[in-house]
Amino acid sequence: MCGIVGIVGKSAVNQALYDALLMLQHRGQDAAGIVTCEYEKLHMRKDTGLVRDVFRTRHMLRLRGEMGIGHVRYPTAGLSSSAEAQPFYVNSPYGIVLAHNGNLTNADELKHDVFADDLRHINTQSDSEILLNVFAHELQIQNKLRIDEQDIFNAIAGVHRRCRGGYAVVVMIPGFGIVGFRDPNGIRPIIYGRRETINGTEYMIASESVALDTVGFTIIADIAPGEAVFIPVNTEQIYRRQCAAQPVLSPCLFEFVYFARPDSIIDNISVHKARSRMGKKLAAKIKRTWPNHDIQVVIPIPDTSRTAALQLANQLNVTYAEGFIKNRYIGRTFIMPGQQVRKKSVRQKLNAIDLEFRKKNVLLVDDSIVRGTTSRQIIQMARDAGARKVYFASASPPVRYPNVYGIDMPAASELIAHGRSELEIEQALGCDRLIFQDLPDLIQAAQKKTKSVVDRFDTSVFDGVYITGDVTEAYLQQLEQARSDAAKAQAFDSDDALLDDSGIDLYNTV
Ligand SMILES: O=P(O)(O)OC[C@H]1O[C@H](OP(=O)(O)OP(=O)(O)O)[C@H](O)[C@@H]1O
Ligand SMILES: NC(=O)CC[C@H](N)C(=O)O
Ligand SMILES: [Mg+2]
Repeated sequence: MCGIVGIVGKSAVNQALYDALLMLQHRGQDAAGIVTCEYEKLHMRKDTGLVRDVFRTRHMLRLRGEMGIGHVRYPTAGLSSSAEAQPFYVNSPYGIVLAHNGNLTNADELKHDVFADDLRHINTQSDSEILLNVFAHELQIQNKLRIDEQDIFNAIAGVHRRCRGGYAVVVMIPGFGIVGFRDPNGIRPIIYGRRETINGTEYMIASESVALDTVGFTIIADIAPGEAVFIPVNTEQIYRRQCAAQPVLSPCLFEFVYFARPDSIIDNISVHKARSRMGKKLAAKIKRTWPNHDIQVVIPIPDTSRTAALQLANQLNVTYAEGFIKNRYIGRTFIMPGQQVRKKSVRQKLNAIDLEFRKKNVLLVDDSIVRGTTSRQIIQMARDAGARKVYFASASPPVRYPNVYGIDMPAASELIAHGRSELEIEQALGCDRLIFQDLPDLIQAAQKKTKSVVDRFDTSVFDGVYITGDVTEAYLQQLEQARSDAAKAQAFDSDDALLDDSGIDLYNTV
């Protein structure tokens, strides 16, 4: 998962972009980048690392201009090198910069076509560079010296015809404006808003509403699946157009389970409320299937499960206690690269307060069990802290299938639930009882109580149904071979991993 942002402002946008990226940091911890546009000139700073480490004062001073885009990265393709940090730039036509959240499932075919048919060169293994070049080609064939919004929308319609997978995108064209667009299934989130300043109206497009709120923008709307929103420089008017033939909103359910911040609103659904409802549904399942339970205390596994765990405890009428203290200086472990670092980080991140566990039957609650890295260690920690019985509940169903739309879960064999029954997972984790949310309950929890705006979600990690309809067994096998932890470790030792700023790109501020 990545975070993207674009601002068309009326004064310098560097600080607002930085602030927005900080608010989107939970979506990607590997790399960060900003490109600003000062009249016709572009300024870029990108590197591996967290937002606070990538941008020093000297970089910020050089990121001049009243329009810009930014990105925080959690790779799903290619390497973690700074050459594949985003935004990406292509010189022709007009000079275009792009930031992408998602993953293209036909990247290999596209890469071939982009070279053989469009006569364009791709210099990295990133699918986002391919996406940029597809867009650039589709804009080029409009064959205009001076483009207008219809040319941009036509180019995006071309992108929808050619690209498969998940993509929420911001694109900046110097001297012209910023356009945001979303794939025809609306898998990844993207929203836009405005703020009034003494110099006029400014617009922001971002992955999550939390970036708008905290930087002082008010929400206008989510970008609809297949839709594009174009914000020109130097005018107050913005343009929208549906660019896909058959758009069907199918947002990723895992955003609501884990990825998004709880204070975001995605497709008109409050993530916080969705997680609360997950807790209620899970409590109802426990009451239904285990009426004589002997749970004495409900303990969340910080951070993401807290909202669901609190509701679950309320509904069961059982004490809720914070039994694990989180080290605030360690990031999200699930999106860290490599199993070794993830394993070590769980122990660094969470420590038990023994007295909340001693001689008690505890129910540990997490939002999800993916590789089992967290749950395995936490269950052992609860036992070491003196718990009598350790039960475990997951606010989502078992994650059994790889994700191909922007979450780096490429290898079925690395998922603890893959090919295992719930009882076998319980045994593998070593808890006394394991309860999973049922998928229909999770879907209902994510939908609003009344008539929902979302009729269907991408639920592929739970049921193996890939909504783009193009994901074959062969593709999944190829993905596993290319991106399993073992494959990544090997790639890390290769020459490519040493790539630094060697991509064909703008001058990067050092
Ligand atoms: O089964 P696993 O592979 O361990 O993955 C699942 C865990 O990873 C995530 O936590 P993370 O530490 O990334 O972030 P959080 O602090 O937002 O919960 C998620 O909330 C689960 O706790
Ligand atoms: N998680 C994402 O959205 C990744 C975006 C893009 N596929 C990359 O690897 O950089
Ligand atoms: Mg967690």
